[in-house]
Amino acid sequence: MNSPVNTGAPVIALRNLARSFEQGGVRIDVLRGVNLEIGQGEIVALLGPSGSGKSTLLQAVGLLEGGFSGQIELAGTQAGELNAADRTTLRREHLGFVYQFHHLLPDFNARENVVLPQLLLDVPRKDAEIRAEELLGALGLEHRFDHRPSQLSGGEQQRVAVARALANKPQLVLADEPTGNLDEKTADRVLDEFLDLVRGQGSSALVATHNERMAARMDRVVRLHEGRIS
Ligand SMILES: Nc1ncnc2c1ncn2[C@@H]1O[C@H](COP(=O)(O)OP(=O)(O)OP(=O)(O)O)[C@@H](O)[C@H]1O
Repeated sequence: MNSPVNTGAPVIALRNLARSFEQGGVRIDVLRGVNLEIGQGEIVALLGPSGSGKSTLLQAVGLLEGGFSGQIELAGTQAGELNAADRTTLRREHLGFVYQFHHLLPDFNARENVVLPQLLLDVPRKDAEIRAEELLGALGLEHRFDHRPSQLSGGEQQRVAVARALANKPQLVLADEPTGNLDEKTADRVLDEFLDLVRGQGSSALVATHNERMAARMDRVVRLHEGRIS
């Protein structure tokens, strides 16, 4: 699958997305028919209080978990109609992920953590290293290429995670409280750098947060309330 040309179609379209969980014999309807479209290059904040289902929604869009009903169309492809292998390919080619905790590979240095997802798409190693150093450099980490995650500060770790998420120029970046683990000043800076890079490469993003101030810095804010988006 190659990256589709920008046709003006949404990068992602969710239709009537629903997810329930059973807990101790009780059914909780977390998502009750979510409809959402995100355009090319659009950065959308997904705002909602703790427990409102933001992570559940991002997991669905990330094509990592089953158990959902409704439709997810990513880059013009109906994800629900794909087998597991094609879904993995779709995810690797079009999605990037940033979580609250960095989830970097502890035994690999910063450069390697950003190189690895590119190798999965058969990017030649040399090109992948150039791209990794370019991204890490743009995030102010030019002196940290050879550092492992444990040798980096929290803000630096999260910057490497941002570089890793953007390495393959995904059409859509999914970020779940990407700065939630950082102090306010560092969080502001990392969010600015993240938004600049996403905008600079023309990707779209869906960023879950419960922070109104952060949400206000994005192009559009959608609210998750009682399992639906308003
Ligand atoms: N695997 C699961 N099994 C049972 N219940 C679950 C599961 N995953 C999530 N839930 C429930 O779904 C609801 C939404 O959880 P979710 O993590 O999506 O919320 P959130 O808005 O991301 O919250 P936070 O901001 O605290 O991360 C919660 O009530 C949670 O307990």
